[in-house]
Amino acid sequence: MTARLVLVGAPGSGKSTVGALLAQRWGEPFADVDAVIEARTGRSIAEIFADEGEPAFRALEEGTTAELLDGAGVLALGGGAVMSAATRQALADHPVAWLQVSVAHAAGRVGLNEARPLLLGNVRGRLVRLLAERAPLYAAVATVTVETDGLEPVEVADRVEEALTRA
Ligand SMILES: Nc1ncnc2c1ncn2[C@@H]1O[C@H](COP(=O)(O)OP(=O)(O)OP(=O)(O)O)[C@@H](O)[C@H]1O
Ligand SMILES: O=C(O)C1=C[C@@H](O)[C@@H](O)[C@H](O)C1
Ligand SMILES: [Mg+2]
Repeated sequence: MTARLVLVGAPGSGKSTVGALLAQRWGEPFADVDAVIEARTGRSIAEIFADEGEPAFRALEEGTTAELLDGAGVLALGGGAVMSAATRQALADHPVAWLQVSVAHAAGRVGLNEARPLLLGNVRGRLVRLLAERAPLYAAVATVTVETDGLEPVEVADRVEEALTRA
């Protein structure tokens, strides 16, 4: 099976929000890899990072992503999922939307939220580095790219739909 759409992008780019909106519009199921991991383990992502470390989380994320990519509907990946070469390879078979966001807008959206363990301590500084490291990886897997700065989630969803019709 092939997902109707997979969303990738940095923390705060709006994958979960816009993914749910598009799924609702299209009458498709929606899944969010972070939420599925949390539901299955009964722990928050932050707790998994703290208890088992990032490599253990990444292994869990890679397996869960592969499994969910085999399903239908709209799928929001974790912000760091594209760091896995296996995941990037699997994404070659799917329509993928990269939601782009600047550091300023991403920082404003995620705030000082403890739910994002990778950003703890220095949200802006960590986002600068993370976006620089990951931009080529998001670009490599993207079928369409949509800039989200200054747009409401509904407007981002509109642009994703427009971009997909042109892709
Ligand atoms: N286009 C937007 N404009 C303003 N706020 C937004 C927009 N998209 C999402 N948000 C808000 O920003 C926050 C982060 O959005 P969301 O959780 O959808 O991002 P995400 O890409 O899934 O992040 P993560 O990788 O951390 O899961 C939420 O509070 C959401 O309501
Ligand atoms: O950008 C990242 O590396 C992450 C983003 C979130 O979606 C979670 O998957 C986790 O907090 C790691
Ligand atoms: Mg999310």
